[in-house]
Order: sequence, then structure tokens, then C-alpha cells
Amino acid sequence: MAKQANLYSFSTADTLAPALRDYVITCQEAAIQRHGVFKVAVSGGSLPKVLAQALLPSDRIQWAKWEVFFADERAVPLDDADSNYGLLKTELLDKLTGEHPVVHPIETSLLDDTQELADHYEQQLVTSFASRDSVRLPIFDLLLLGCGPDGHTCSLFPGHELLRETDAWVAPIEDSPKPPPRRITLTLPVVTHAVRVAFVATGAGKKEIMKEIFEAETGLPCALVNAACGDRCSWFVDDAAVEGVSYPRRPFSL
Ligand SMILES: O=C1O[C@H](COP(=O)(O)O)[C@@H](O)[C@H](O)[C@H]1O
Repeated sequence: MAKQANLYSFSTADTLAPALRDYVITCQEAAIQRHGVFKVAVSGGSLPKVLAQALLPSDRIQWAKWEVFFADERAVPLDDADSNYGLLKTELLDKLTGEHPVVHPIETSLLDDTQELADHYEQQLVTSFASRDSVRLPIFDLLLLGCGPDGHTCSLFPGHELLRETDAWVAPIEDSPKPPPRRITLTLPVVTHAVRVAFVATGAGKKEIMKEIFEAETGLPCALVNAACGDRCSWFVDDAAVEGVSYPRRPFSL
């Protein structure tokens, strides 16, 4: 039987943070041993705050070897309140005191055309990962993702045609059901080809969608990632987010 996604549940976000830190460090060390660099993509929303709680401070994080991309980004200036880059900067990057990672924000001169914005971001991936001729898909060492209350992840929304994208690495979206409507996102094949995928979901506001993701054949974006990644995918949640969810929790261990 195919291995299933790991569900790790903690009493609070405070107890989740050290486990997430250990998990990220394990992924970091494996990646640096493999190819000398740690390539990650991160979500916006509630994720950067939890990530900062997990990773700051830690003398085991080798920030200078990190290359950080955005799993999705809104087509807004980097200092806009809706910018995922802006959020990560405020929550985490500005608080780093020593080494800094290489960070890849969107090209804001292209905000008027989301297709060009996505193409330019895809080109940043091509430059980092190899040429499109030599690799079919970029393979991130780790994706750190959020899960929206509707089951979306990145800017891949339930039932949206973007879920069927098989060619582009990065795609534009003009009709995001969650504002702002104009965004770019990693596509599903890129997400599911990552070495590891970690979702973070906290709070009772997530419990209804967690039931749908873990108990039913819904086709929700988060469930599609679970199905494709199996045990390469791990969920770090608090008890409130999975109250009443019958899927088996695993004791956290590395
Ligand atoms: O719009 C977005 O929402 C999702 C989920 O956000 P959360 O606040 O419910 O965690 C986020 O992962 C994504 O990056 C963001 O653009």
C-alpha cells in the first residue's frame, strides 16, 4: 500500500515550533550534503509567523546556504500589505542578525502583466535549477506551505483550471477567489516533485477543511499534494486544527 502523508499534531503552536525547526534542519542538512545549497519555497498567509517562531534564533540554521523562493505571490509591490515577500521580510528576514539567505522576490516592474510576471519568475527558477531543456521540473529541497480554509495551497484553488497545468513551472492567476485576485503560483507538478513538502495549519478555523482533506476523496489542492507525495509530505498542525479528524497522527520523530 502506498505510504501516506504524515500528520503530526501538537497541543499548541508553541510546541509545534521546535518540531518544525528540527524537521527543517534535517532537510537543510540533507540538501547541503547533496548539493551544497538548500532550495526552499515558502507560502504567505499564516506560515511566515510560525516559521519565524520555529527558526529564530537557531545557530543550526545555515542561512547563507539557503535559497528562498515564494510558493505563490500576489501581483502587488513588495512593500504592499498583501505581499508574501513583505510578510516574510517583516516576520523573519528583518530579524536575522548574522548570515542572510538569497531571496527571490518577484520582478515588480512586471506587475501589470501576470503572465510576464510568472514567466519572469519561472526564468529565475530556470537560472537556479538548470535549463528547462535539461530538467523537466525543478526539484525543491523543501516546500513550506500553508493550507487555506478552503483547502487551497500556494495559489492553487479548489476546482480551478490551474490545477490541470502540466507545462508551466509558474503560472499566473487573475481570478483568485481570495483577494487579491491577481497572483502567480508554483504549479502542482512543481509542488509534488519537491523532495519534501511540509504543511503548517493551526487554529480551529482549519478543522472543517482538515476533515475534508484527510477523510474524503475531495480533489482539494492540499489533498492532491498528499496523494501525490505520500510520506514525503508532512503536516505540522495544532490539536485545534485537527479536532475530530479521524486520520492517524504520528508521534513526531526524525
Ligand atoms: O492567499 C494565501 O493563502 C494561503 C493560506 O493562508 P493562511 O493564512 O490560511 O495560512 C497561503 O498559504 C498562500 O501563500 C497565500 O497567498
